[in-house]
Amino acid sequence: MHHFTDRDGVLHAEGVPLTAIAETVGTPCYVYSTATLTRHHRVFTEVFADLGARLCYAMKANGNRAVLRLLTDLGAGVDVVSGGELALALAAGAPAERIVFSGVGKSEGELEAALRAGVHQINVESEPELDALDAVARRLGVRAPIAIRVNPDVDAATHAKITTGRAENKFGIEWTSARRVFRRATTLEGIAVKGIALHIGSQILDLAPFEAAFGKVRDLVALLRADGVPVERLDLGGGLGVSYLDDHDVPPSPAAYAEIVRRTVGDLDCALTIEPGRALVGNAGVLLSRILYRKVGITRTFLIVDAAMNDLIRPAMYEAHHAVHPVIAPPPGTDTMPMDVVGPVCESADTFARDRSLPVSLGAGDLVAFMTAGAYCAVMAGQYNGRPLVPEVLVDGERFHVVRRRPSLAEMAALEDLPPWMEER
Ligand SMILES: Cc1ncc(COP(=O)(O)O)c(C=O)c1O
Ligand SMILES: N[C@@H](CCCC[NH3+])C(=O)O
Repeated sequence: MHHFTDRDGVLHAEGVPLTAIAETVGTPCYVYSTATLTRHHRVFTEVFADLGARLCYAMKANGNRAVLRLLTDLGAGVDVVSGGELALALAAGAPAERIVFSGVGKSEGELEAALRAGVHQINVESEPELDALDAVARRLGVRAPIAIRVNPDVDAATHAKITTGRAENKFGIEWTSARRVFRRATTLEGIAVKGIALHIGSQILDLAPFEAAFGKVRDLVALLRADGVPVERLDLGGGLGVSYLDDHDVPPSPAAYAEIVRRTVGDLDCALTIEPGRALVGNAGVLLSRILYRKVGITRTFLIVDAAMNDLIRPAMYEAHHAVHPVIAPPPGTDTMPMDVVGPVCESADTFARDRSLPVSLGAGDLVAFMTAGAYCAVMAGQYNGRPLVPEVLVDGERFHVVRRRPSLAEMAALEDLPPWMEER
C-alpha cells in the first residue's frame, strides 16, 4: 500500500499535488512519502513483534538522510555495506549498536571504522576477511562481534543480476565449508562468533526460496551447536519484493513472510535480525518527470521526458518495469496507444518503457510519475551526459521539503581539477 493517489484528477503524494512539487522544485525529482515509509515500518514491526526480530533497514535501497532519520526515529537499525554508508547512517543519527555491517569486500579501513564505532555486528563473507578482521580487532584490543554469512545455494527465482544465494554468486561462505570456517572463527582471539547471516537475493516474489534457505540454516544451527559453536543470532537478510505492475504482481505479505520465519527458525532461541530494503521504501517513492517532446516516428511514438537512465537505471540495467502515470488524469474515455517513454541520454538503453499503453493525449509539457521508485533508484543515479543528480523531496501530509538539492552546474564542474601543468582558463 502507498500514498500516491489520484484526487480530483491530479496525482498526489499524500496531501500534496505533484503539480505543486514540479512547480516549486522543478523536474525531474524524486518524491517520497512519510506516511508510506511509516506504515511499512509499522507493518514489519507488528508482524515480527512476537519473534522479537531486530529490523535493520538495508540503506543501500535508499540512503537519503531524511529517509534514514525517519526510519531510525521509528526504531529501525541499519544494514550498511561500506564505510560511506556507515558514516551516513551515523550522521543521520542511527545508534551504532543498531548497525549491522554487511558486504563482500570490506577494506581494513572500513572494518576498523566499524569496530571503532561499536557496531552491533559485522557479517563476514570470506575466510580472508575473517583473518583481516581478526587482525584489526586484535590491534585495537577488542573482539569483533560477527555473524558469518553463508551461501545456502538456493535459487531465489528472481532476476539473475540480483540473485545472491547461489553457489556461483560471490556472496557468503560456501555451504560445504561453513562448519569448518565457523569452528576456526571460534579459535580467533579478535573474533566473537555470534551467529549466522544470509541473504538470498532481492525482489523475491515467492516464499519457497526463503523457506528452503531458512530450513537449511536451521539444520546448520544444529550442526554448529553440536560442534560447540555458539549460535545466538540469526540475520536472515532482506529480499522481499514489491509490486511494480500497478498491483498486478502481488508479493507475499510481510505477515506471510514472518510466518515462514516463525515456522523455520522461530524456536531456535536465537535473536533474529531482518534486513528489508526494497519492501520498506520501494513504493514510498516516485520519480516525477516532464515530457519534453512527443516525437512521432515511422514505426513508433516516443515521449521524450526530462528524466533519463542516469537518474533511474533499473529499466536499462534489469529490463525493470516501472508503471508510468500521467500526473493529470486525461478526460474519461480518452483512448490509449502504445508509446515508448525515453530519456534524453545518448544511449538506446535510455528507455523507460516500450510499447506502453498510454493516453493518446499525452504530450509536451505534461507531467508523468514513474511509480515504485523509492528503492534502488536515486541511490543508483549518476551524472552521465553532464546531468546533475536530481533533487529528492520528502512529503509529510500537506507539507514537503527538498531533502537533497540539485547541485548547480558550477558545483559539478568544481569537483574536477586540472593538473598543475595545464593552464586554467
Ligand atoms: C546483505 C543484504 N541485506 C539486505 C539487502 C536488501 O535487500 P532487499 O532490498 O531486496 O530487501 C541486500 C540487497 O539485496 C543485501 O545484500
Ligand atoms: N539494485 C537492484 C537490487 C540489488 C539488491 C542489492 N543486493 C534493483 O534495483 O533491483
